[in-house]
Amino acid sequence: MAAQSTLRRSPADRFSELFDRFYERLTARLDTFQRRSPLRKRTTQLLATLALSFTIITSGYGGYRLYRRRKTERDLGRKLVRRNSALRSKDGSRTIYVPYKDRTTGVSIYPTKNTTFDAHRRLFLNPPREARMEDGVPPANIRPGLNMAFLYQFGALMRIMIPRAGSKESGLLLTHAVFLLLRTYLSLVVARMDGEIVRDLVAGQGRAFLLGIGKWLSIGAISSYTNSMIKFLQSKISIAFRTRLTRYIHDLYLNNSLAYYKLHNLDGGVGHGADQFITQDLTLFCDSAASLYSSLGKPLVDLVTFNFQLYRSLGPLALSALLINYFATATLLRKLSPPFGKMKAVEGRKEGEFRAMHARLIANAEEVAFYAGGPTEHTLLDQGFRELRKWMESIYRIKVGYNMLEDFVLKYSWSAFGYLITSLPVFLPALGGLTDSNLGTSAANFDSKVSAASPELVKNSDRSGGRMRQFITNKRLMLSLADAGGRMMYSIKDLSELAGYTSRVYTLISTLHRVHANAYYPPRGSYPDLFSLSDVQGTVHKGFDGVRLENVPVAAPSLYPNGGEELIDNLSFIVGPGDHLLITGPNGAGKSAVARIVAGLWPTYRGLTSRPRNDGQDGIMFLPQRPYLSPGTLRDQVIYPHTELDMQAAGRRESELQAVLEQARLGYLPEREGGWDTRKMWKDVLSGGEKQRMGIARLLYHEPRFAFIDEGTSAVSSDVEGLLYETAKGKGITLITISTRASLKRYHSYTLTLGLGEEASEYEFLRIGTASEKDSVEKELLELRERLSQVEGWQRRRREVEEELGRVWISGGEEEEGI
Ligand SMILES: Nc1ncnc2c1ncn2[C@@H]1O[C@H](COP(=O)(O)OP(=O)(O)OP(=O)(O)O)[C@@H](O)[C@H]1O
Repeated sequence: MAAQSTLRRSPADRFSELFDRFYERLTARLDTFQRRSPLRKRTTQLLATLALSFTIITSGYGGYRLYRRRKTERDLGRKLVRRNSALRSKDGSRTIYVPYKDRTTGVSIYPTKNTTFDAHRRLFLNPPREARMEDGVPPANIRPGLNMAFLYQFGALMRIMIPRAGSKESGLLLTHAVFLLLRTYLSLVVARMDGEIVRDLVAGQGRAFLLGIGKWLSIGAISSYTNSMIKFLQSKISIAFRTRLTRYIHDLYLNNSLAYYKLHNLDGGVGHGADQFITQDLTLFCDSAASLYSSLGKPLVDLVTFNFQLYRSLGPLALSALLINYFATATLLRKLSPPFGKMKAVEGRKEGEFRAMHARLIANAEEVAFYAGGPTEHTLLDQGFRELRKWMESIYRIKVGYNMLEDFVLKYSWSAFGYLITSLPVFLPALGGLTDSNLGTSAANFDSKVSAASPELVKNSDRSGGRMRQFITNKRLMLSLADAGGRMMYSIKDLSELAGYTSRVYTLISTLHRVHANAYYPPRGSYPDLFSLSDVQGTVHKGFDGVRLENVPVAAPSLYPNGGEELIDNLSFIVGPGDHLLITGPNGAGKSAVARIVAGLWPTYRGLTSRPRNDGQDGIMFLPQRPYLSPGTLRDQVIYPHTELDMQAAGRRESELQAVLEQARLGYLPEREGGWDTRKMWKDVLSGGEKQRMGIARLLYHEPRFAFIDEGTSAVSSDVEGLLYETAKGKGITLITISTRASLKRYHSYTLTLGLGEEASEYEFLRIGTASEKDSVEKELLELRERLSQVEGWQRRRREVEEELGRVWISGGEEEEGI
């Protein structure tokens, strides 16, 4: 009855009773504490109040500080994100602010150390003989496929992807492996539980059956979590690999060795450029490597565990048969599989070429539109796509036969084989290992109550239940095994595709290392071609207060390992501070080539090139023939190649920028374009002359000691041109101008005339205003006068020809009769 009355009370009553009891206990404890305390009640209350107030005030203040800090971070982050900028630390690392959820977060990027590149160079430039890569350089010799070369290349890339045993990637791989093992274990549990549920169902054990279903569902929940974690970790691994590789490649691609220029202008090892390699091939490689880890790792673990389980229940014969089956299937598929690796590598190259065609059209849209060259570009693009399509179709055709074979072998012949194996205990109990004792242990889980009630019945049901359970378990094991084995075999194809991607990424990195280390050697047993990259013998001296070339041949380079074409035999000149130089000569004489040699884009094949150490302020600056406008704000255009942070670090102000724009006659731009923070496609917004004046503005902003201006004012009106030159000279900039306009002589003290002589390979270096320069001008004038004197003769001849023609043709354009 007491129990019933407790049951009838409402939950609220029970809760208040519980509360009362605790409250009484607490007050009793406090009273005891009060009695024992040496302090009086009022003092205790005062102290408690003070402690409480102190806690409230400090936590309130702490909360306020936290809020302020978060707000400042958020504002600063937003500002930095908006301005697309980053913080630079002393160790060379950069912190970039990126939007993350509703706030911004800083990502620190550490540059790859030069010692790391040095250590890796051996891996990418000197592969061991066993890797069979025929010297490793040039990488065009690498044949993608499942071979030693693939293993070597993959190992080399792994050194970048997982730099240390304790790196983040190792942790991810380990966690992934734990989840893979867990999934295999869960598959085993599921196989056993499947057998038990069917056994209970057949034996009519209702409670055990329901319990089994409950267990099944809970295991299902854990399995689902495991599976989704496996997918998640796979993506994490892929992105982690990609991050490592991309940063490594960017560090090699965009450093002082100018690999982004040399890669397609001088080296040619990666064809038209690195964009397709960095954007698409790298992604495919990382995805493929990460998915292979789980698609190979799991079935491998599965195979070992399931085989062991089957060995325990089916005996050694079954295991030997299974192993022979795997071996035979793998050999067959490997022998008959087409070269997927090579096919993927070629596909990547063709995709890259097609993409480059589109990129080229976008970059030159205006020029193409003026020429109305749309139809021609259309034909070219269609042609590019047709080649890609043809290749893809041939791959698909090859795949049909292989997929058929793969499907038949892995699905149907394997399941037939599975039935044979599971039937072993039935037809060959002695060989199959399914003995009575075995059955006895396997049936031990039977309900003990039933066995106690009727021993005879139990013996029979034990036998049939055990056999049933054993068969179901074995069948499920066989299915899982077939699945695991099948996945292993399918992975052969994935593996060869991975070999293709690996070869592409390895080729890119080894070519970048080659450019970085300047590792160009002639093919074994031969001499290098004249003016090839393996024939560079000159010296570049950085740290000279001026520009000097001493016996430097100017040669237009060819792609490695071919030799270039000589334009000027031995060029020598020197420009000191204040010696403004004008380089002139006909088109194609090699004027810009001189700037390329001084800038280090083209090699100094022989002789000595001296130049200032730094680029930009207090160093040297080059204004190229084609003006370049960067993506970004108006401010970024003026201060390029600086970023806003560099500008702040240099203590420069916006007012200075305005002054610089005024000097370059572009003072109206900030107002016209809506301020310094305006972002536009500046390439399309500014006119030809404005673009050139923007280049001059950059020059005036950076104030270098020396500046090469390559046709930098050809689109600027001549009055403004003069002003720009005088302003630049007024700022102490020594100008080296490349131009065909003789009028620019008046702003310079020296001229270097290229393209003279019969073969246009001679030059003349003269000081303007000296006797020899006057001589040279007079010589030129004399030549012109001589030519002018011939004009009268030419005119006379022209009149004679016209008269003769007039006799033959009548005025209407018809021929005279009879002729
Ligand atoms: N990247 C390159 N690779 C190979 N040859 C090149 C390359 N760039 C230019 N050349 C060749 O080098 C020669 C000199 O080129 P350069 O640009 O120096 O001529 P230039 O005298 O400045 O002519 P222009 O007055 O037309 O600007 C040309 O014949 C050109 O075809």
